[in-house]
Amino acid sequence: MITGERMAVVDENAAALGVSQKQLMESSGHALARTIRAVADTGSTIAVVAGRGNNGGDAFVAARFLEDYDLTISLLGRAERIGTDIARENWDALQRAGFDTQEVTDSSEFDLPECDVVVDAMLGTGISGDLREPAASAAAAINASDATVVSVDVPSGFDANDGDHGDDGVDADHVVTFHDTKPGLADLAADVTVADIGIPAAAERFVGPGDVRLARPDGREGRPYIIGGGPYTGAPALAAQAALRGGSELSFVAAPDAVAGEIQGYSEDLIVQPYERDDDVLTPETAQDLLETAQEYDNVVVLGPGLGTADETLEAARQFLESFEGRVVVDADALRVVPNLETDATLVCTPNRRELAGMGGPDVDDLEAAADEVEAFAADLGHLVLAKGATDVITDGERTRISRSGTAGMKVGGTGDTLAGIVAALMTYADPLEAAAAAAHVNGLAGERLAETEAFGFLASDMLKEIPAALWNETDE
Ligand SMILES: NC(=O)C1=CN([C@@H]2O[C@H](COP(=O)(O)OP(=O)(O)OC[C@H]3O[C@@H](n4cnc5c(N)ncnc54)[C@H](O)[C@@H]3O)[C@@H](O)[C@H]2O)[C@@H](O)CC1
Ligand SMILES: [K+]
Repeated sequence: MITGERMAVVDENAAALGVSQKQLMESSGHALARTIRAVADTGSTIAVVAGRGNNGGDAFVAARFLEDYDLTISLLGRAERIGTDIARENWDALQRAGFDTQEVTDSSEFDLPECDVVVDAMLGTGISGDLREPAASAAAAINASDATVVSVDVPSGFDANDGDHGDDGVDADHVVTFHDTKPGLADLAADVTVADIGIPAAAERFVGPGDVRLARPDGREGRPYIIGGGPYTGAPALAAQAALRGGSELSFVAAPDAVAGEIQGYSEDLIVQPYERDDDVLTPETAQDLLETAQEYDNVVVLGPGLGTADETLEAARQFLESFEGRVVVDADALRVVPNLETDATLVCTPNRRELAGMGGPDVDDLEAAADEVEAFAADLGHLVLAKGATDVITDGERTRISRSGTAGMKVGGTGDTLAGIVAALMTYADPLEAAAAAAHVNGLAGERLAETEAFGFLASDMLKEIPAALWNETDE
């Protein structure tokens, strides 16, 4: 099962792997034609009713495989307003090859031709809201006819993200859906065929540009709350700055008074809040104070960078996580308290190899080869794990993604802190697994950008300025 939203991600990832959307459209159209052929007797009349998106494009391809039928193709709208290049190219091919096509420019002009089979290619996963004209009238005409209805991908009017089918949507007899079934299709009284269209498994397994596009902020929101610092001061500053570079509007750091000035000194962009109590490290009493602030603002919390391993600090981290109910990126020393933790919070744990082993996870060099073990570990732990290494494995115990971005120069200290900050920024908007997967990928891309000119000599602090381009520009290319 895959949602329409996720399907668009996979499709974009496939294109980055070299399997273009046009190739996928060709496969879709071919698969569609096979099903149509199975329901249309020799000599039948077939009417294709197409929209201006790629759902229509699939049917333009199918038409080329169905030339032996009595076939008409109606486009709802003007050809110059076809929404994508690949749908337009396939439409143009039908014109040049002399197919029987017509443009329906006014809903009052739409007459469903006499036919035995209707191909409903008006709307697929690109729908938003109720059917608009002329699609609404066309759907009514299709539903009123006695013809067998074959819908492309989903019946038009159906929302492939939540499985809702609008009242005025098409009643399909057959649905040819692509790659994987969509939520809610099984509840329809239609025959559903799932067609393999040749999307490589890698497009789902490996984090790609589609994942980044889905998870990246499309505005400036989010106020991550970084609880870190004490024995170390650079780590929380890097995490907090990375969150700002990832689209957060403000970044708070709660730290011992003794080091608050030092952390602020790294960056005028941060809001550093010294602990009220006069301790050099996080204590259970302070954790209680911070809990109130974190809950009041409903922030994403980053817990761990630079906290150190004092017994009272680990106890403080445990108590914080046991009481907090929001979203937390748990990094560095705080990871030690996660096994056997009782919490209602949503945790994204970001261990490196040593920390992963310390938590009871697999102790391996090659995380990618051990992805199943990491997945099983996350399932046992009951929390999402982003295991950091040369490749990163991101898993919630059921869904597992791998990010291969990054470069050996990122072995330098601090790149895990930038990662934690990016995860926090993206978690403001996105599902935690999607956020963690995209963040891992973006952090690696930021390093790759620097490696082009700075090989093994760049710093984690240099990566900060590369994060925006890795997040918003790189994947637009
Ligand atoms: N994502 C993938 O991996 C693949 C997708 N393919 C096809 O592409 C389809 C998705 O294509 P698109 O993203 O172009 O979207 P659609 O073809 O589903 O629809 C986009 C068009 O519908 C219009 N529209 C949106 N909501 C509307 C409403 N409520 N009433 C009337 N018009 C409305 C939009 O303005 C736009 O012109 C899939 O369903 C599938 O058929 C295939 O070509 C192969 C691979
Ligand atoms: K459709």
